[in-house]
Amino acid sequence: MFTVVDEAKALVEDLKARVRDVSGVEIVVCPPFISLTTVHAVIKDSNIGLGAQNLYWEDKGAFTGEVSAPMLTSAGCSYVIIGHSERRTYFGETDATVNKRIFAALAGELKPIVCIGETLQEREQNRTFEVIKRQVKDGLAGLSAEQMADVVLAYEPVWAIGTGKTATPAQAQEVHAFIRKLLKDLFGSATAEATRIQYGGSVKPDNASELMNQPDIDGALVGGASLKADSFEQIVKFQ
Ligand SMILES: O=C[C@H](O)COP(=O)(O)O
Repeated sequence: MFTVVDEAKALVEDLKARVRDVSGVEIVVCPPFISLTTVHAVIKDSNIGLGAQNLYWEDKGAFTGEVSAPMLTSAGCSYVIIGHSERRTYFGETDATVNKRIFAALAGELKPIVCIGETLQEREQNRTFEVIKRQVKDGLAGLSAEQMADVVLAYEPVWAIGTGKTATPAQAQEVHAFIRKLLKDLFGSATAEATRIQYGGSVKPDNASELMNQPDIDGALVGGASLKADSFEQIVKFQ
């Protein structure tokens, strides 16, 4: 919940100019709902894609305050974040509702970016892998390997989000490798290899390279550092 409409517009205009020559990296911005159409008008012919931060699983109806997949695609979205830890912590999101949202996104031709990750307490109780396994199995329940082609996963240890504490590259890689193994068991090797697994949690220009150069880290879900065009640019251009 950062940026009013004018701020989002100015930010994406600045970003667009900075990354216009970038190729080989898929860049997506996910502003608040209120700014989607304005941001889309800025980036529609650029190398930046558009996503939303949540959606509801019904297409339409008496669900005041909710936003559906058809609404998001009509605003220019091709991606939607689902199950962010803040949605889980503050707004009652569960693996079951994550699952419903994923199906709604796919039915609406949106690519879901599905967030998973353990809390500090769960890590300290050595429950990281148990929690990740449950979130992956229950969140992705019922999906086919074909549907998985449009699903992105984002591992975001809750203790690293917005805290300045980043998982070490080794800690992140360990969990990413575990997630890929789970995907292999659930959907087969080809799907496991092809699925993009992003890391999120205090990704900054000075740690992006070492994180993204890990073998099972395929990209970043950037929060705070995406709110300044120059730091987001540096992350996009990591070496
Ligand atoms: O929404 C973004 C992710 O939760 C990461 O946020 P952060 O980069 O500010 O830690």
